[in-house]
Amino acid sequence: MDLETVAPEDLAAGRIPGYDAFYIPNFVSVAEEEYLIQKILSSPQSRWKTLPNRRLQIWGGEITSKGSLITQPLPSFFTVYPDVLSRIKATRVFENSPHKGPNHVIMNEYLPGQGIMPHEDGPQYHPVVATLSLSSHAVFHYYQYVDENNDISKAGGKSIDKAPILSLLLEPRSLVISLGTMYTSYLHGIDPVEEDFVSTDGTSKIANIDSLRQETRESIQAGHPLKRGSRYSLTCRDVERVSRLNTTFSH
Ligand SMILES: O=C(O)CCC(=O)C(=O)O
Ligand SMILES: [Fe+2]
Repeated sequence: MDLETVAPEDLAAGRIPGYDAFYIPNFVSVAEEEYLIQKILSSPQSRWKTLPNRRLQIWGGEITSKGSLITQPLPSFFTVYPDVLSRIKATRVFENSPHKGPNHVIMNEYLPGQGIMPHEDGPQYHPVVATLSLSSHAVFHYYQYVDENNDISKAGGKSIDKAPILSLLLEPRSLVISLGTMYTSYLHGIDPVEEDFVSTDGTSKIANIDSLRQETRESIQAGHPLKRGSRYSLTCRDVERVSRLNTTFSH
């Protein structure tokens, strides 16, 4: 793929048939991946927020309790070299978002054995998320809520069907995009495991086997588990409302 421009055909080729989801392998090069990881790991300790089962950095500013973004510049290793931002814009999936591209990135670090519970990303964002994976793979599951009329539904909270509706293997350097109903109606999560067992059919089936590297496909076909390493995910979204608080007036 021409890394400068992601043509709409490339995006169309990454479409997961039947879903508002796209998987684009090799969205950044090996050299760019190494550079990004080095920048992430050399950032000051104060940039990290530590959660019970992962660490993260927030780029582009904090979101207020009312859901608007107090903007901060995105890091140059995201906007200049490598220019991940304009590559994401070139996919045109943010064409209808208020700022025509992501203005906010949550960069998550997962060690082997860490994951993220099924959740929704919420209404403060335009309903598109593009996620760049670095350094290790993960298996990304989409889940649906149990039918409202079903007895299993708990009062107050909605129950989640344990069987994913769709699972994708996210290889390092790939971009996954979720939009439309995948964003607004379904949840997503990553199991907290040290190795993933995936297959081309049955309950651990992944839908993007044909887009994976040959070694990965061979491992899966041979029934080998895929060992997780540390993974960095850059989840890129457009916060619809931007606070005017940070507007600076020059004199
Ligand atoms: O690491 C990922 O790919 C998913 C992260 C995620 O869902 C989030 O930050 O909201
Ligand atoms: Fe999420």
